[in-house]
Amino acid sequence: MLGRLNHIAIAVPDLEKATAIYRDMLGATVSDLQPLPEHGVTVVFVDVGNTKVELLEPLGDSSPIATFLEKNPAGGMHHVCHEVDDIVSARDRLRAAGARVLGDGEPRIGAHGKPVLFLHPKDFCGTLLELEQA
Ligand SMILES: CC[C@@H](C(=O)O)C(=O)SCCNC(=O)CCNC(=O)[C@H](O)C(C)(C)COP(=O)(O)OP(=O)(O)OC[C@H]1O[C@@H](n2cnc3c(N)ncnc32)[C@H](O)[C@@H]1OP(=O)(O)O
Ligand SMILES: [Co+2]
Repeated sequence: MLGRLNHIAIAVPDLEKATAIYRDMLGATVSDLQPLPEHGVTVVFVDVGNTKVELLEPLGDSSPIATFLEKNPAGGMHHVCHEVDDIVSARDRLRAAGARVLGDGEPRIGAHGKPVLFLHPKDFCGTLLELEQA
């Protein structure tokens, strides 16, 4: 089921500062800011060749990462995104195995214009998993 690692996401309190760290201190190429109000975040992507780092900050007053940042005010690892060949069949298989799919369970278009889903961290070794249609 699991394909390549599409991105590792780091939630940050200040996306401009985090972008400067990756661009200026680490010498990485960082994309432009991408506001995604439907996801309640603004993101940038750091392309490191074999995968990406997604830096995300809250957008709006009901961001799903707000509580995470209250608990981790300096920021921290937020989720891991794997690609899957068929996100709907992957969802159905995981549900049948007892995993919790977050939200209404329907794939939504993510930052790469592909359908994404999230799986509850308590079902996956304390790690929030995102699936993205390859
Ligand atoms: C940019 C678009 C897209 C992409 O294309 O890449 C994105 O990545 S959007 C990213 C932002 N969107 C999401 O994260 C959506 C899915 N997330 C959620 O629905 C919620 O964040 C959550 C996972 C349900 C948690 O919500 P929260 O308000 O924090 O609820 P709780 O505080 O009750 O948390 C429950 C439980 O889970 C632990 N938790 C929370 N977040 C994480 C995390 N990122 N990793 C690991 N564990 C997490 C939290 O600590 C609670 O545990 P206990 O305290 O032990 O109960
Ligand atoms: Co993501």
